Amino acid sequence: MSGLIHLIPMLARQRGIDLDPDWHGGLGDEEGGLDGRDGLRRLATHARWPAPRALTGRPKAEAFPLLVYTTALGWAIAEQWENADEIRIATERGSATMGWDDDATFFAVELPDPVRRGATPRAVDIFWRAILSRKGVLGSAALATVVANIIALATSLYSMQVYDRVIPRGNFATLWVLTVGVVVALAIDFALRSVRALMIEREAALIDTEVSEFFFARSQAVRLDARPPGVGTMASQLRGLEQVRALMSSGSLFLVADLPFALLFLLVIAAIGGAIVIVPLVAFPIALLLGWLFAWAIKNDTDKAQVSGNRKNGLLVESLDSAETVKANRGQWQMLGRWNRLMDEVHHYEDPVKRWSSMAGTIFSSMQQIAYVAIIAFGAVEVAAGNLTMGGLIACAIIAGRVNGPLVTMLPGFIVQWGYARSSLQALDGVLALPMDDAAGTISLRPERLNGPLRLEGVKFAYPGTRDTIDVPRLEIRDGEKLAIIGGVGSGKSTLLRLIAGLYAPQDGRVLIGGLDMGQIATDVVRRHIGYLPQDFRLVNGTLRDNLLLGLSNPGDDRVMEVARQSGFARMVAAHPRGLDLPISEGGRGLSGGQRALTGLTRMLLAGPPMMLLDEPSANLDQATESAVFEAIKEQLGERGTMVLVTHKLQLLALVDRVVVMAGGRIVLDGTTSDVIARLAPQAPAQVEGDGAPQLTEQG
Ligand SMILES: Nc1ncnc2c1ncn2[C@@H]1O[C@H](COP(=O)(O)OP(=O)(O)OP(=O)(O)O)[C@@H](O)[C@H]1O
Repeated sequence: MSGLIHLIPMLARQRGIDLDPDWHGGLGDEEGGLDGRDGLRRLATHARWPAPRALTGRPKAEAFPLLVYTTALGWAIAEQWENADEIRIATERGSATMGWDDDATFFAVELPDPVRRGATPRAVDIFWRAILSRKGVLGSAALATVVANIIALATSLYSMQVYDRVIPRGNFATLWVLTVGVVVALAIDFALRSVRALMIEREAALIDTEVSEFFFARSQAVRLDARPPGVGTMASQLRGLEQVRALMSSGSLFLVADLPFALLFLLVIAAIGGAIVIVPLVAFPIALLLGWLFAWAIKNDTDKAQVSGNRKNGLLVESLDSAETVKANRGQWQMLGRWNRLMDEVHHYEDPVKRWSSMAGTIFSSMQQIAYVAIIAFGAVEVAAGNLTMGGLIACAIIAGRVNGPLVTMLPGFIVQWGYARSSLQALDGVLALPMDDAAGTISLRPERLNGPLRLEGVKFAYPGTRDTIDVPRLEIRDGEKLAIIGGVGSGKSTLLRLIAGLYAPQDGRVLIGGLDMGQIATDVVRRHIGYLPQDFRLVNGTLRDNLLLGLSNPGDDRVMEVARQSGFARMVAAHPRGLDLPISEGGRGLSGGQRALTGLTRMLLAGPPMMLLDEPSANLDQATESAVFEAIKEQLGERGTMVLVTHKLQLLALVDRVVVMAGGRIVLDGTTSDVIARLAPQAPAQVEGDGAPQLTEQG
């Protein structure tokens, strides 16, 4: 098989695309010769994809991941720039770097995405697709199961021969032969079962990587305005994957694989013991029926225990994240109260599941013993009547034990696990149903440039469960404009900015950029054009450098420090012995509020988008740093760059030539800076804060 056959699914996973298991239409190396530079084109033709585009020049950071071909390395996935001259690549053998040279050809491939194309997929389908794409190994595992089960019959037949032929005649030569035979059979059985377990474990790990990558990418693609309010709860929903995985890789899954062999065993009992087969024939369906009833009985409780468990985890994340606020306000008792109530709720639903499970265990074990007694009693009558030999009876009892044994030991646990896995799948379905950035059915346009004004037409937006937060019939922001949005607390400034950024989709109306509907433009193209700095710029775990360059190609430390000097960030870097390698812990702890904001601003300058949307960027900055940063922004944007600034600070209005005033989600004033200030002055006396920054109050 060509590397491409393996690389394409890797590429698809990196892009959060779920390929069909038969995406390549059975095309292998032998038929297509996919190894050469031309292999990708042949593959695309065969799979009926749009022709791959070979990129010219240096690929931009936003274009990654791409496929790359070099004469020396063959095919690989180009993941991102490592530095100015090297690119990080992934091959079947792992990660590596390659130098940037002219021999490398980069290809942008448009992969079909059944997930986005069609209706919302179900979580279980994602698992099935991953499982079915491994038909070969599953086939071998099934074969191992068949052979192992047939060999298992050997022990019962051994007992039969010993009782019928060896003991009555004292024939020890036969005993040795039989014993050696059965020991060999058992050794093969042991080897096959171990190999089967290893194979399934390995495949389960691969399936797990594939599926969890899909769900992680999918959870990241959820539109910001559609995210459920509880981050911790959503995280727990995603953790449900682990329950499904635990079920897949647990030994109890073999129960399902072995179940069909129950029929084979029944046939063997019928062949040896004749009418005795009635006993397992009656007991087996009863056991299955009981199992089904048991699964049905715990269904509601596992669902509810799962929901409460997710909320419990949500509370845990929230309490740890907001420890400062909780402690400062002596809120620990309140949090503890909520925690205990949720624990009670979890126990309330989990306890019946445990009770049912132990009851099922007891019932199954009693049933097995009753079945054993019934076989021996019925068998004794048959032996006495001469219809069955002693050995036959013992063989039948052993085989019947093999049918019922796994049910007794594993079924109750399996059903509970299945109950939780099923609830987890439902929770994952909930995540899959959330709208994504590049929604299904919309065409992703990829214009080279997004020139032209940004327009809002009849835009209405409301957060879930609220009335219209934003109602803007018309707003146009022309290229090169420097605009400020001001207004009282909660007047909708940040929400409007996120709508302009394309992070939120309006429920009514359209946001157009350069005449194109923002919802139809590929998200990465929009992100490249519009830089957005949120009010609360969060840092992620890693180093300061990682955070500064998040989503950007590394332009080299010289360039980073040059920009850092302009923004005033360099002083902070210089003050720390580890400089750009300063470790940042989860949630951006380790930096002050102002330093975090400055990191965001410096990153914005490094990204250098033509349009910058800044939400109260300098609320935490001192006067000198604020001036330095805005000087750098002004210089970088120049005449042609656009800036939209949300602020409460009146002195920043000197930086803009147009001001929009918001109140209650509506634009109540829009004009040149001097006009708006003049009109506001008599109505809104500026409040002066400690640092001397005048603040606007809301206009009615
Ligand atoms: N995630 C959310 N879910 C529900 N309602 C929200 C959410 N975020 C904001 N709101 C509500 O939307 C309204 C506008 O909020 P927004 O953050 O846009 O105001 P703002 O003008 O930026 O305020 P501030 O000056 O305090 O930053 C507020 O009434 C707020 O309660």
